[in-house]
Amino acid sequence: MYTLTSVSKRYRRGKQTINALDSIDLTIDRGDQLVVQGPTGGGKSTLLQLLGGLDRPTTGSIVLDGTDLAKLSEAKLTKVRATTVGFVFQSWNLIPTLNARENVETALVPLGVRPGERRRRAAQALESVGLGERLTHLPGELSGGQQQRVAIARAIVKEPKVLLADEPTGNLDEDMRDEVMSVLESLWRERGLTFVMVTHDSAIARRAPRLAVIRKGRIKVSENAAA
Ligand SMILES: Nc1ncnc2c1ncn2[C@@H]1O[C@H](COP(=O)(O)OP(=O)(O)OP(=O)(O)O)[C@@H](O)[C@H]1O
Repeated sequence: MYTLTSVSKRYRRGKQTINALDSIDLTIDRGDQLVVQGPTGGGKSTLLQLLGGLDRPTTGSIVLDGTDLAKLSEAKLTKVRATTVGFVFQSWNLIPTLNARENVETALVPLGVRPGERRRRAAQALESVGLGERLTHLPGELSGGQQQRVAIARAIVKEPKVLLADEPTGNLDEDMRDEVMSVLESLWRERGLTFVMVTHDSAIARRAPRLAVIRKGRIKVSENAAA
């Protein structure tokens, strides 16, 4: 699914150059779950952004199903983001004036899906994250865990092959963390998604089938046979 070869990402700030990722090699198979951990500033979010085509590497290639994302035009990269990759972030960024279903529908607008079909698919996606009874609630009328589940429904409604999550439970207390994690886990299993998640939660990392630790732009991957 993904093959990363000698991927580096450098940022310039004034005279200073920051090596956010330093010559990384990584493969991620279709249907894999990879959990990413590491100290702050190590390069985790940078990796996720490159996997999702939100940014390009300075050098190296990121091949997703035969296409090198590093070489795509901005228009083609936008298409990959809209069709193939779902993102979930720490802050769920829902539009406060739109209800749950309308927020989910926003992911289908760029794909040209007709309004009736959008409503149907958004309702289905909300159903699949356990929010079938909350379609017309505004974000302010939902708990933090429920709002994050709306954001997850928005990420999966386009039926992406890849789901990328950057500290999806970072803003939640313990109960809601479990609720959001079990939704993500079951979507991963049921839909055969390729799932990459950055988390500081070591309990989640212990359960992960594959764990990547990124430190100072370098990556180490270990398999967990018990998971
Ligand atoms: N747009 C940018 N411009 C300049 N430097 C950046 C930019 N984005 C990230 N960096 C730097 O690149 C390095 C890696 O950042 P990144 O956000 O990937 O780390 P992280 O592991 O996700 O950290 P955290 O756990 O704090 O989110 C850091 O030193 C950061 O300051």
